[in-house]
Amino acid sequence: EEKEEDVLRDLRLFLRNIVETLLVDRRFKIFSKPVDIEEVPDYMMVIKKPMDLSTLLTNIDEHKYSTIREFLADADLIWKNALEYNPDSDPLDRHIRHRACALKDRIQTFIRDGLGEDFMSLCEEIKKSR
Ligand SMILES: O=C(C1CCC1)N1C[C@@H]2C[C@H]3C[C@@H](O)[C@@H](O)[C@]2(C1)O3
Repeated sequence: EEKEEDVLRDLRLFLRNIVETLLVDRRFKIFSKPVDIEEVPDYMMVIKKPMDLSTLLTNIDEHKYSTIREFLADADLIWKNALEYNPDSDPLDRHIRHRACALKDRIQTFIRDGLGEDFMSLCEEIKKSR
């Protein structure tokens, strides 16, 4: 039978594939690294939990996610933070929000296409048992 560690390894492989695909998508280059605090000194005052694609990948490798739900909580921060920090009607903010919405939809499609319900609930069950 599939051992719990095999399920968690499958989860990491699935999540790594998602993040690596996002990292090579030119639309999402602005999300690939942490916002530069030198360049944006007030960023940490506005955004309580910064997140980016490179950090997401490091978290996967550090076994920080044992369920899809935990991964999505961080992945969704990337586009939510972008919408929050860039709310204005000027063209640059609009461009960033457009990319944020594209990222949101792309992540959702990965999850819907990539996973059966049972794999998601299997990971949740393993987490409960620990
Ligand atoms: O929110 C972001 C990133 C875009 C998605 C994440 N930033 C905040 C700054 C405002 C805007 C213009 C530049 O000042 C640049 O530094 C940032 C980076 O874009």
